[in-house]
Amino acid sequence: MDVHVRYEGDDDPEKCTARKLARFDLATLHRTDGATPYGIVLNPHAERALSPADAGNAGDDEEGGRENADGGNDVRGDGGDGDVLVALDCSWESAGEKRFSLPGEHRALPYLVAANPVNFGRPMRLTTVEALSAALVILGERVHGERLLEKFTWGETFLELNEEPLRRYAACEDSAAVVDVQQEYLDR
Ligand SMILES: C[S@@+](CC[C@H](N)C(=O)[O-])C[C@H]1O[C@@H](n2cnc3c(N)ncnc32)[C@H](O)[C@@H]1O
Repeated sequence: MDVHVRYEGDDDPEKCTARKLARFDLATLHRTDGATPYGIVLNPHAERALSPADAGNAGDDEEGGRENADGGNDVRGDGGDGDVLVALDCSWESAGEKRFSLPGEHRALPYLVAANPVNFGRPMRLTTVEALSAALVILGERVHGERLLEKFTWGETFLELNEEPLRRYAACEDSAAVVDVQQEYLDR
């Protein structure tokens, strides 16, 4: 799966995890929505939770998927649905619902805890690299997810803190099952 980031550039560049991924050729940054390839968009405001069912068939669902006005299926010609994973790197202050305007299959990550130094231990306040890595694990690409986190001193801690929920989400059949598992953590 190709990892892309819609990069806003309004956060501290020194701490920006997306820039670091790009420096190591682990992600491609895009300055505009138009330049960002179509795929699964990690959006904390999305109605649907990411699940293993999104691997390889995002866009095949009842929402009508990616079919465009001409009846074509591959709007941007990027290849197979679900081959592209996109995060939006911006500051949390500017990460309101309207910011997530880019076309794609928008998915929220289920309950996970941050390990980055800024928001350590805080649920759902994930950096871009934590979000991308968690998504890859849920989508069945654990080794790829680990590779992204290797560049960060606290990366391994993120996987340790979330070992059980990630394993359980990755074993779910669909989004509804992921939400059921998430509820167990929210009720604790
Ligand atoms: C708001 S940015 C903050 C980036 C931070 N400046 C950094 O350097 O990593 C984090 C991005 O990760 C993804 N993300 C984080 N938490 C998420 C969640 N719970 N569900 C879906 N995507 C999430 C989104 O794409 C979000 O815009």
